[in-house]
Amino acid sequence: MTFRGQVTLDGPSGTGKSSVARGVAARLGAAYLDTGAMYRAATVAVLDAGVDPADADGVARTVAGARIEVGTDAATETVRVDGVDVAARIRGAEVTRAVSAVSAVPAVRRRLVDQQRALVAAAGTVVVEGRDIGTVVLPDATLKIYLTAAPEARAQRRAAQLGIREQSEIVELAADLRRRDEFDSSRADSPLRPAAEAIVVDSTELDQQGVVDRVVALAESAVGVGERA
Ligand SMILES: Nc1ncnc2c1ncn2[C@@H]1O[C@H](COP(=O)(O)OP(=O)(O)O)[C@@H](O)[C@H]1O
Ligand SMILES: Nc1ccn([C@@H]2O[C@H](COP(=O)(O)OP(=O)(O)O)[C@@H](O)[C@H]2O)c(=O)n1
Repeated sequence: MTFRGQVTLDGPSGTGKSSVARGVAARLGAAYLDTGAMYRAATVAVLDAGVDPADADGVARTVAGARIEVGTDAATETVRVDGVDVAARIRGAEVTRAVSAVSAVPAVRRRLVDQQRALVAAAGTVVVEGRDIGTVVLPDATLKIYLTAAPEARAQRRAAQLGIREQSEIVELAADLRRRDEFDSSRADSPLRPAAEAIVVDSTELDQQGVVDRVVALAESAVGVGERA
């Protein structure tokens, strides 16, 4: 059975959203959209303009004037700001520190959500990952997944990804993850939370392939439900 429609993958940082979303998209032959990359690209524009990420008006003005482009191909990452490739820069510590403040600005969210919906409409069958995809961006998505994992597992994964082995640095990384998740969960506009119909998948005890298998199986059973209806 072929899955057609939209899969949303939301959840806190380090739960495996990006890697799982890419894996699921490859298995389903679907497009892939990383909405976090869009907020990170907007943050690059803010930092390059010398605007304080806490200055909501300045952030809104800067992002309104920036051309943010992301690709929807699971195999290649395309992220540009005003035509400049920022795919590597968006993963840096400076952007990671500032991104939650930038993404809490309602005008930034309105602009990027419009762009996300247009990209999804053009892509057709697609896996979309972020924080508010099931709740706000695509409330009628075919399948909604909320990915969780124990905080220690998330910090260990992020440390391994960044090549950090020093215990004190891992503790600091865990504190940074916690701060960002608290900020993302408590903001007024589109806070991080599971959609009412989301299926919660806890990845603490599963490896990456195990999570991909689980989500693909859920997508296949969503096809069955659609066909019976
Ligand atoms: N279930 C898992 N078990 C162990 N490591 C995982 C798992 N899922 C993802 N990872 C690894 O954890 C790191 C963070 O995953 P990522 O997909 O970037 O998370 P997120 O997008 O939620 O922040 C990556 O190096 C990824 O390969
Ligand atoms: N749909 C989304 C996606 C990301 N974001 C913001 O962008 C930040 C970076 O998202 P990300 O998915 O790249 O973060 P990681 O999970 O990779 O650390 C998050 O901490 C949120 O502040 C958001 O507000 N809404």
